Amino acid sequence: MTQAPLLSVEDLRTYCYTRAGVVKAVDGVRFALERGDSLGLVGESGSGKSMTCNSILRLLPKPAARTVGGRVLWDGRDLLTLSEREMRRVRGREIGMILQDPLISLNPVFTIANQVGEPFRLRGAAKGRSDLREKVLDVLRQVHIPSPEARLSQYPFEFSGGMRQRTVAAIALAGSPGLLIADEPTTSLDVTIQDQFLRLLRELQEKTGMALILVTHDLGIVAETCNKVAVMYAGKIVEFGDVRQVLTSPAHPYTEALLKALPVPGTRQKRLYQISGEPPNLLDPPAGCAFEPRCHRAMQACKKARPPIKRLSDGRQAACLALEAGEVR
Ligand SMILES: Nc1ncnc2c1ncn2[C@@H]1O[C@H](COP(=O)(O)OP(=O)(O)OP(=O)(O)O)[C@@H](O)[C@H]1O
Repeated sequence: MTQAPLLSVEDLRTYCYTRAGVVKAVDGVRFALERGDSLGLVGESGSGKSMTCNSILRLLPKPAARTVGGRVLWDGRDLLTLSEREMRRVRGREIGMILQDPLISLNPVFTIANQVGEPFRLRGAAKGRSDLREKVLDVLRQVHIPSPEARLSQYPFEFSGGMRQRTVAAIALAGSPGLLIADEPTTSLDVTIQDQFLRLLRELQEKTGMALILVTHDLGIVAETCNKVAVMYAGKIVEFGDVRQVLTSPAHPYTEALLKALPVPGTRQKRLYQISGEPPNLLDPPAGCAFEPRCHRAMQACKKARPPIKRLSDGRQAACLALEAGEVR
């Protein structure tokens, strides 16, 4: 008997209801993760990466956005059918999260000890005050906060940006999650601190075996941090597969274009390749493949219907008619 995946997202649909009309921000997303997997979720701004994560966590902006279909299977349950109370238990304990700006996740009026201790208290994981203190110190050490004893009574404003994000990671870890969702966790950090933080995520993942979903614009970060990648375009995953496979020989023309737009390390390119054209207006998306107007492989048939995502012979998945017609690869 094959085991069910750790997380299985099936045909997820989340729409935003705006004055100008309905935006299909997440439009039939499906993927599965196993224990220990780290998935890089990439794509241009507005492609639906954050909305996908927020739909899984059920943290959508209300009343603007609503999940209207699909399933999010986690540990035998569909998260979309849980009560708000049950969902609060899942968030922070079973599924941890790290957002772009650590200040949003940290409470300015509570000490670091109090905030990092909260998940231990919630799940009754500490036997008394001194055990709780030891557990908080231990998790602060795991995220490499220097002199953690001296930091316990401090407040978030006394920490640097990198230390704040480490504290958010410590809070997530304190819940002992099976999955960590990190939505552009390094965007607010300096480049050198970014590297350290990503190294920390990898290290924690190796140690705990938790799975990771990492949202980023940066394919270089994905190459270094993840073993799987999902490329999103206009609310859909257009390519999904093993990182090495997808990044060394992309199947979808959009993935190919994203890779071409990457700066080459060690060179000083004056002008980076830019993907021509604009992402589609999601209020009025094209009837056919959403990438067709920008695609150098587009065929007449691409204008007619959005291609479904299909498994290719090498195991990865991609949504492209040119692939099916043998035009690509
Ligand atoms: N609160 C909101 N109200 C209306 N529409 C929204 C709202 N939040 C997001 N959207 C729309 O949903 C779509 C997907 O947004 P999302 O934030 O998921 O994109 P993203 O890929 O994470 O982009 P970025 O990389 O810029 O964070 C966008 O077209 C956006 O305009």
